[in-house]
Amino acid sequence: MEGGGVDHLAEERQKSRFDVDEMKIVWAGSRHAFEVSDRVARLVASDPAFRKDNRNLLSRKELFKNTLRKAAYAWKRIMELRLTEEEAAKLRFFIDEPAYTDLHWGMFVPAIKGQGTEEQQQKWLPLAYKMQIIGCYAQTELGHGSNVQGLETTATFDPQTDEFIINSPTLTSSKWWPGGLGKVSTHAVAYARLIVNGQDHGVHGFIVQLRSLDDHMPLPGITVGDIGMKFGSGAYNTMDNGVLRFDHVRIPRNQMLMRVLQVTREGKVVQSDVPRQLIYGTMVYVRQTIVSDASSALSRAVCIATRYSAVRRQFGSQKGGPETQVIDYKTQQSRLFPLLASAYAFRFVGEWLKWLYTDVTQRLQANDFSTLPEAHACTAGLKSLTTSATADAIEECRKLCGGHGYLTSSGLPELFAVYIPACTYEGDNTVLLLQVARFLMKTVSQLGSGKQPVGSTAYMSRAEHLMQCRCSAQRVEDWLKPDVVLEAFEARALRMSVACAQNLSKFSNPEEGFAELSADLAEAAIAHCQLIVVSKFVEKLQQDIPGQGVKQQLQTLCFVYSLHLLHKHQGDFLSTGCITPKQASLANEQLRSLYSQVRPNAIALVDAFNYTDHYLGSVLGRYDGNVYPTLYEDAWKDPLNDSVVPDGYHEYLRPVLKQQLRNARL
Ligand SMILES: CC/C=C\C/C=C\C/C=C\CCCC(=O)SCCNC(=O)CCNC(=O)[C@H](O)C(C)(C)COP(=O)(O)OP(=O)(O)OC[C@H]1O[C@@H](n2cnc3c(N)ncnc32)[C@H](O)[C@@H]1OP(=O)(O)O
Ligand SMILES: Cc1cc2nc3c(=O)[nH]c(=O)nc-3n(C[C@H](O)[C@H](O)[C@H](O)COP(=O)(O)OP(=O)(O)OC[C@H]3O[C@@H](n4cnc5c(N)ncnc54)[C@H](O)[C@@H]3O)c2cc1C
Repeated sequence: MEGGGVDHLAEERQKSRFDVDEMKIVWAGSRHAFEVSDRVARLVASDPAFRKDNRNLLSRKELFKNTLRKAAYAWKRIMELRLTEEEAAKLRFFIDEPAYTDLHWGMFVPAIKGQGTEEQQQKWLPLAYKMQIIGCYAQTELGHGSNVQGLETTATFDPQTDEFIINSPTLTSSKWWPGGLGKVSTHAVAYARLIVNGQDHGVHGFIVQLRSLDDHMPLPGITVGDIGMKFGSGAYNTMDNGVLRFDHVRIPRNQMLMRVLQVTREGKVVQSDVPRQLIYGTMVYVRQTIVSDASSALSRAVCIATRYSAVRRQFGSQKGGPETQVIDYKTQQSRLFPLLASAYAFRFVGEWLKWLYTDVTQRLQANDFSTLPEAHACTAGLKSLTTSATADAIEECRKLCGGHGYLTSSGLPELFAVYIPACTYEGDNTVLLLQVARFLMKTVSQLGSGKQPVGSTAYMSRAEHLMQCRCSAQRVEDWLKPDVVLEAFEARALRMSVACAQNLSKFSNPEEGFAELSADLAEAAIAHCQLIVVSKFVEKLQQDIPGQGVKQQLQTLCFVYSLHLLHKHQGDFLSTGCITPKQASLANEQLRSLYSQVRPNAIALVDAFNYTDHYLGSVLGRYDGNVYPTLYEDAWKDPLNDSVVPDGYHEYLRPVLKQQLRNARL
């Protein structure tokens, strides 16, 4: 994507055997999406106001102020250029700096849309769209995050004044973590226990104003601030994750989000026909976006590691010739190429999940709630699977880059520090897997009852076959048959779920059984989610994909993804009897051969992500591969090199050296 000087990776690019421009469109999702993304990425990269190479040198206060400046400037550009919602979202994405705007647009607005009545939406959304108010999503408390029904903040209806009194009764009820809360938000959707006539109606969302719109001071009864520094020096510290306490703060009754449950003027609690679980709807939405974000973060790390692996040479020089590119080592390929394949796999499963979410939203609008449990299980499971894999992969990419990967200028340490909380926020990954396991156990318990499993569990309708089938792979090539691979994954997932269900049935108290078997249940959930990713990749390949060699590359990556999982989880496949040791060994042989097919195309496959050097933010991942001169020049720019003799020499170094000299003379 970059123009300019000598391309050190040109030879690599010539090796590729497919149409990279067409692959860019597949990656983006459509030609339109590609054009928007490409245009906005260039806009951000070419604007010095969005430079980010100085972030690590700023103090927390400077860093935060810098983020406020960028967010304000971005908003100005969005207005001036009259960007569409899609373009504005892309602009925020390429600015690549966690900010309060993520939560305003990503959670506050969706919470009002999903849980507010028509009237409430009409009142609040225009204010939020124009950023006349800025909002956050204040659910988690000091004492409870995962256990949402354990939240302690109360919203007590006062029929005398037609208001709710929002209160933080204990220290542990302090809101803790919400992004954008600490220093910016004027409003919050705050989650609190609804108390009417002394009766507790569970947790609901309330729009609460926190700060004055005149001078930004907290309103009476509100105590609010930042929770302090987080992992890494720059990284997520651009975000003001906050603490918030309410001291009997009064809000009008109509500021309770009332799509699911209404409280009337008389204090009557009326349940609408919308299911209670819709209160959790914003989390379903955000989990779905997090899956797409995983493919972005993963592809970024893989792009850096792949380009650098082609630049870096160690050992193997023949007759004074060049040494071996580290990308040619089979071990490097076996660590790197599955990650490359995973980036594509997560992209496609993310696309599918977006479709699923859109479908369930349309159904909800038509009062069809039947697919909500499926949407919850898929978003929870895939959020867990893709973020865990991506966090591990970023660290693996750092190691794949050897020592230089540990330099901030590689871009990998900051990417890791920013990314890893994705395994925790929007639902701890283990807690989410257990939600999937509950869904699976329910589905298994209904097999044979006449209720056909649908959607992501449709494969369970072939339980009789999948419980006893034997894998037909007899030769290496058989592992390139989608049906063979899919059946192995289906059989493994079903057998693991059924084994859990059988073990659960031995407990007289199902909840006790669930707790005791939770580690096995989480593994069964992972097997099910991996099956979803594999099957959505296979489905993608059934589409018409234009461009010379593009489909062929995707087929190769699909099998790399599937067979590396099969290799990694051999224990599951073997112990459930889904494959034999011989078949496992054939699959591994096929995998090795696939790596050789990926090798000449590797650079082009990461070029297809179409990342600017600005977005990548990595000396090692530069498009032109001109790594060493840039690393060398950059080192001299470090403030420590401003002076040849460091500050502190006279106070702390010279006396030590002189002392040693004196001792030596004695
Ligand atoms: C565009 C960019 C967008 C945003 C920016 C992106 C990133 C920014 C960075 C950070 C943002 C992070 C924000 C946050 O972290 S917000 C806080 C998120 N918190 C959580 O995720 C908490 C996790 N806990 C839960 O989700 C749940 O409470 C629970 C673990 C599922 C609760 O379990 P349990 O106590 O068993 O459940 P109940 O509450 O009793 O409900 C049972 C019943 O409901 C079903 N259920 C649960 N969750 C959902 C859901 N989300 N949707 C639909 N249905 C749900 C559950 O299956 C069960 O159903 P039954 O049929 O079995 O009764
Ligand atoms: C960077 C960041 C941004 C955030 N932004 C927001 C925000 O904007 N708004 C907001 O409301 N919240 C936000 N959060 C909070 C976040 O949603 C919670 O931290 C998250 O849901 C995890 O909950 P917890 O902290 O209570 O973890 P805990 O539940 O305390 O987890 C601790 C450990 O216990 C385990 N565990 C817990 N329950 C179970 C169980 N039932 N079975 C087995 N194991 C279990 C977990 O697996 C984990 O290992 C943010 C958090 C972070 C880190």
